[in-house]
Amino acid sequence: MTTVTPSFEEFLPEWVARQRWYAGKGSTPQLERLGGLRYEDPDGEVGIETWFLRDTSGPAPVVYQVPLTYRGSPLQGLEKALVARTEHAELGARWVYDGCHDPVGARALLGTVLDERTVTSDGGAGTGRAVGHRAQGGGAMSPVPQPRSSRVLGGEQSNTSIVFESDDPDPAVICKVFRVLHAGENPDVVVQQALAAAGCTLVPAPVGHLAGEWPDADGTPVSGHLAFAQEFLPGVEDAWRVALRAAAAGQDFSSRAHALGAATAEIHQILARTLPVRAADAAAHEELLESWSARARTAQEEVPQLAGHGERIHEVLTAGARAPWPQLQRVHGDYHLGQVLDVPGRGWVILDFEGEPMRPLAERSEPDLALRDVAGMLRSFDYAASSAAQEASTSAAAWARDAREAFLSGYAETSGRHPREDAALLAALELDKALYEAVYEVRNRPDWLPIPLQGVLRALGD
Ligand SMILES: Nc1ncnc2c1ncn2[C@@H]1O[C@H](COP(=O)(O)OP(=O)(O)O)[C@@H](O)[C@H]1O
Ligand SMILES: O=P(O)(O)O[C@H]1O[C@H](CO)[C@@H](O[C@H]2O[C@H](CO)[C@@H](O)[C@H](O)[C@H]2O)[C@H](O)[C@H]1O
Repeated sequence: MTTVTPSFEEFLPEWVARQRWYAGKGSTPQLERLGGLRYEDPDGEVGIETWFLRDTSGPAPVVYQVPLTYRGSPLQGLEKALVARTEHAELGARWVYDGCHDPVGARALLGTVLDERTVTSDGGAGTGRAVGHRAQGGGAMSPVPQPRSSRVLGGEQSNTSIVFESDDPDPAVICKVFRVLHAGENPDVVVQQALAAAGCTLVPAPVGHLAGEWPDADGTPVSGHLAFAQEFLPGVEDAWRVALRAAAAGQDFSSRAHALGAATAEIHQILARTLPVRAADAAAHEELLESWSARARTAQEEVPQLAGHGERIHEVLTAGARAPWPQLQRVHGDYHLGQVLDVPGRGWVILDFEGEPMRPLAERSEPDLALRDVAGMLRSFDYAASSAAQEASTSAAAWARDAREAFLSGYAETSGRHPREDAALLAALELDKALYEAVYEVRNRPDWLPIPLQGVLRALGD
């Protein structure tokens, strides 16, 4: 590989540290290149690569997917996506951009999926391979219109989503580029494709995905998903923002929450029918109790305010683990108001089945308790109420109570069983979620910590 000045080793760590998707907030990345991919620009002008980078600065090494483009002159409008201005030994001045923001880089990625092309190593150190796959079956988007332009979605995201707009009235496409790479199937791809294949319109129509091979953090070759493309539903705010406004204004959210409960139960019914299930035998109870307890330990280590609550946390989790459970099945896994859209004329659409980003991927692909999702959404109504109360200094407790009850009865009417019939299990799952959230907030948004802490205390009955 020809040298560039300044070198990648010099400019990448500082740039990676500033990215929203960088998981090691506050630390300086210790990056090492494990491999890469080279895409072709049909016009032969822009260099398009993806780098697989290992970061060893945190407690456990993390592998990132970092798409980059190289240009011989700056591209107007792309100033914020400039990674570095370098000097290439043979080619002269080079502008290095974040490949997701560069329209040529973005097009190459989507084109690989749509044309089911194979992309191979970029010839630099390490290996890499990627293959595009179109979504199959009745629910898939077909045909996919030619994209006219692309832009990266802003906002609080763990991954990077690129929106491709076409000429009206053709549908737009969103392609999510997974940033932290995990070996194995990504549930976002598998679960949404299974739902759509069953004719379910509660998820966006899938377009296709990019499967890849790269060296894992320990150097072992692994495979998994690199990106997932689906129908984009334009002009719809996610329900978090809608709920926040409603909570602040004291506007009733019950009928929407009721419909969301029903949609959630319908998703669960389809997943139980179409993907593997598992009997909730003694081993399953043990495993989940162990995972709840491990999470509780992490939370107590990282969140000093939880000191002194260990015993009561253990009691609530154990009561949930000892209660009878329904069979285990695939679930959403990180269900909250930011993951659902109330689409005019269509109703609720559910996004992002990737599960909790802080949980190992293999665990997230296992059959789980459907009530985990119910607990997640109940917590989210509390989040919206507490957040609205912080901003407007009003009490939104009644708003949250009504939304929570309406969600539960909508769920019960469709599923045939009221979640409150499993009260001990639901309480343990709400506590487990609040503990997860406390860790998430300490690591990502410390100002938000009081919200899940309040949830923990309530779940403990304090
Ligand atoms: N198909 C879609 N249509 C419209 N908006 C979407 C779609 N997919 C994602 N979004 C928007 O992007 C946000 C982040 O997407 P998400 O899949 O949750 O990414 P992440 O896993 O990085 O959190 C969502 O909250 C939603 O606002
Ligand atoms: O990035 P993801 O959407 O997959 O999820 C992570 O980030 C969420 C925050 O953006 C976090 O959700 C928590 O905050 C939400 C408000 O911003 C709230 O609606 C959720 O109820 C609360 O859990 C989520 O836990 C985390 O995994």
